[in-house]
Amino acid sequence: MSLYQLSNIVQTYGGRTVLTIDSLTLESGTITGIIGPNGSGKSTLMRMLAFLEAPKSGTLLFRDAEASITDTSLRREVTLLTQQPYLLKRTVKENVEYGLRVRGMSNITDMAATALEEVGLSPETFLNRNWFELSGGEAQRVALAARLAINPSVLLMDEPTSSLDEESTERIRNAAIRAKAERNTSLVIVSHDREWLTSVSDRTILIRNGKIESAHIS
Ligand SMILES: Nc1ncnc2c1ncn2[C@@H]1O[C@H](COP(=O)(O)OP(=O)(O)OP(=O)(O)O)[C@@H](O)[C@H]1O
Repeated sequence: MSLYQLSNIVQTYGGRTVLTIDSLTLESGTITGIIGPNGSGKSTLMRMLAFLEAPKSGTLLFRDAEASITDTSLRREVTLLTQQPYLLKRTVKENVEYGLRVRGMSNITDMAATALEEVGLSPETFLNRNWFELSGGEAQRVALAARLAINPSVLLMDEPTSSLDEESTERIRNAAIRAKAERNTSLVIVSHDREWLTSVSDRTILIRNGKIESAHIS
């Protein structure tokens, strides 16, 4: 069973067509990279894969079933990390535990610590830090840890490394590969850093002018 199947997808904003995808299949347990120029439709595709917006026309199947943006159960399975992550104005611990708490999980302290370790942040050092005591790269990694902690089936990351230094970029690469291997998470990652994206992805898709230009195995 495929994870996503898109057929004849068209997205328009104000009557202008910004994305046209005749056919695209994404498989479970893989990392898909998406690259393309500014304004080519990458974030639009990511919002659709996150079920945050519906296509104007076409079919979007998630695990062989037609997906609807009103189906809240999908929100539990699919999570989107954006370029400017939103953190609660609280401690790192509260941020990473939040999603676990609302899902009524037990053992949340251990799960939060594990997720922080996965993004290369020491729980001893970071758990009790406040949101304003984090660098941009640390904040991005805390936001990623908060998403990993809830063990999503699908993790979508839109430009997760832009404005991050080499170390944070490498940590995010490692966390993505580890999520695939150890959590069986499927990932879709948008990045302008072709070399980094190729190094993390099983397959890279090039989008240009709202169309898939090529899709190949990295
Ligand atoms: N909410 C919106 N309303 C109107 N137009 C939009 C909206 N969101 C995106 N667009 C337009 O759709 C097109 C695709 O935008 P999108 O953000 O998907 O591109 P992108 O490939 O992610 O670009 P970037 O690399 O700059 O982030 C652009 O022309 C953009 O101006």
